[in-house]
Amino acid sequence: MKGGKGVSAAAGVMIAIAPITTLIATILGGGSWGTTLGVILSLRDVPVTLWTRNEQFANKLATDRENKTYLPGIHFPKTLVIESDLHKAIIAAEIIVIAIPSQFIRNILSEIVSYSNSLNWIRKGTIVIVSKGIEVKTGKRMSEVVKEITGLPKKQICILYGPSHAEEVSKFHPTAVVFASSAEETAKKVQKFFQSDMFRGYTNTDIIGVEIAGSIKNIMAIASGILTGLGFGDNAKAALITRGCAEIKRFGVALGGKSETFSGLAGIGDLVVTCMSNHSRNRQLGISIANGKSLEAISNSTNMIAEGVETTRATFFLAKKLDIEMPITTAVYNVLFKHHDPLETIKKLMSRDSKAE
Ligand SMILES: NC(=O)c1ccc[n+]([C@@H]2O[C@H](COP(=O)([O-])OP(=O)(O)OC[C@H]3O[C@@H](n4cnc5c(N)ncnc54)[C@H](O)[C@@H]3O)[C@@H](O)[C@H]2O)c1
Ligand SMILES: O=P(O)(O)OC[C@H](O)CO
Repeated sequence: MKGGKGVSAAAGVMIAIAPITTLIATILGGGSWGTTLGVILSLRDVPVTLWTRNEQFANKLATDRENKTYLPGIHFPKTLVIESDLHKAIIAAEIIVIAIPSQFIRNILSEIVSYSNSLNWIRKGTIVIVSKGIEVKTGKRMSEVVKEITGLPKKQICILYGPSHAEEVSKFHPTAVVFASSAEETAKKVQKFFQSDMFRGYTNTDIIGVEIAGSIKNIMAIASGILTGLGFGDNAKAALITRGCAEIKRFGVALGGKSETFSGLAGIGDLVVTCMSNHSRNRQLGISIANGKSLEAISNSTNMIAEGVETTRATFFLAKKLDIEMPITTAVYNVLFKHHDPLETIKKLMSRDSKAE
């Protein structure tokens, strides 16, 4: 399908598809988000390879032309290439999109940099991180992990965050996101690469703020699910979102993020959507926890990743080390990892010492 008007194979509706500068892209991760980005880019004539680590699963995607496990009902454009060999997948890529769970990114990038010819790629490519999380063993943001492993300069690293549930993006529902890079020209280049009439990007050079906002909101989404699971209503959720935003901002600013970033799409935008949406895996996990399911039982019952679990662990320890007050994060940590009763935990949170807003 060339630029101009096109028919969305996924939604079956007419959409205008803007012509773009064509760069070769590889997406690492065949979950719902990686698959969605693969579909929307290849519908716009970008040569895209979607890499998924399991050969059998890759064969199934290639045969079904659909990801029935993670994104059922969305058909792949003819041009979307599926690959399970990591080396082959990245060899020609000019843009590598990282859409694998945060805790596994270090390993996969280490494999990439071990290839003898990867240095050629590293000199010219751009890495776009879409995974939202904090690494547990180091407390690092994903851009820090990428920089540490690849040695790439900051201008070759970009973040794509914001309120963007795959289930809606893949059906071309209007979505606005943030492209963050310390180098404005990189953010602009990647913004242009992804831009279409239903997927609108804004740039931001505050990469720290964007990453912290997009990662910590998953903790708040678990808390929101717990409130829902316990039968609490809109007052409770509004309080959580507002105080959660204050907590995320306090943490993010202490780490070097800019205060205004937390009022933007990666901040309040993603916080609202994840705390309110039925699509949110983090929120669904919170509901299951409130209904008495164990973390182990939840993780055995789904292939989907709820990043907020490991990010709660990482943030709890980082906040403790840096002496930053994180009452909601601490409460979620206690429920998830210390088996504290959810209702008693909420009562404790509500009856802390009174203070000014
Ligand atoms: N789904 C969304 O709407 C959405 C939107 C924005 C950002 N994200 C972020 O994108 C990232 C990927 O999420 P998703 O929704 O595509 O995942 P998903 O839950 O749909 O699927 C999980 C994916 O992780 C892969 N995986 C599991 N263990 C792995 C390992 N050891 N090594 C490599 N891959 C492994 C699985 O194969 C699968 O592809 C997450 O960080 C998520 O927060 C998701
Ligand atoms: O389904 P969740 O909870 O992982 O959230 C997905 C996205 O981060 C929403 O923007």
